[in-house]
Amino acid sequence: MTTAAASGRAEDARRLHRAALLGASTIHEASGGLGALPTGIRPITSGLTLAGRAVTVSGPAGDNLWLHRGLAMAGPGDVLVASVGGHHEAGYWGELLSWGARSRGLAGVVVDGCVRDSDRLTAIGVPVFARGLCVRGTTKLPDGDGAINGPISIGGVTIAAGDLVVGDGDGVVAIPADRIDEVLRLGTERMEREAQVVFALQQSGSTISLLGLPAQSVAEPSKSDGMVPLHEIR
Ligand SMILES: O=C([O-])CC(=O)C(=O)O
Ligand SMILES: [Mg+2]
Repeated sequence: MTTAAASGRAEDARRLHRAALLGASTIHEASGGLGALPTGIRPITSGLTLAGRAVTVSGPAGDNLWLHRGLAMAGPGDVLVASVGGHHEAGYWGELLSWGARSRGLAGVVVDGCVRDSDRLTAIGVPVFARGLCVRGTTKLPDGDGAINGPISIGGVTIAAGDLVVGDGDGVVAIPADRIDEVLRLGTERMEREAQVVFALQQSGSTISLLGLPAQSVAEPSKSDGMVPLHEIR
């Protein structure tokens, strides 16, 4: 028997699957320019992409206990998104946490700081996005200030629990929960339009006419080779 909760979970899994297919850049464009995290946050686990619901974590600079606590609360389809007090120079996530994330079925991890144990993270298979790599460890102070599922801000983007988080080779984007369905619809339309343009480009090769871009005002070929010099193209 299918319960309402089970069908809700299935619907959300379909949403996340669609978001992963669209990718970070298309979702960002379709949203009208929302949620692009700083370009310094890059894929650490090369080739692994993520789409999931944010479980937000904030913790003090140089300490990762709140990430361990966040992992203990997260489950299948969740993405841990961590703000670490603006201090990037420490390995806030590593092999042990990634094994824990894999056991719990997490969709991935985004850290506004560095991570470590990089040689093993890709093999473990949980997508990790971070500022870079750092061998330095973190403290795990029991009384450090932090929270799970409170709003956090990364590079001026506010992320709340349940927001859609998508990461791929282009970077990471976060979309507010109440905009997800609209953005996925617009993203799908955009992807379909682009597929038509790609097909047409394979025939003609002109991005100017196919994308409706302004052409050069005077279509006068150069004397030398019949090609218009690049600097004359507006
Ligand atoms: O020290 C930590 O908690 C981070 C780490 O290296 C690991 O998870 O392996
Ligand atoms: Mg480690």
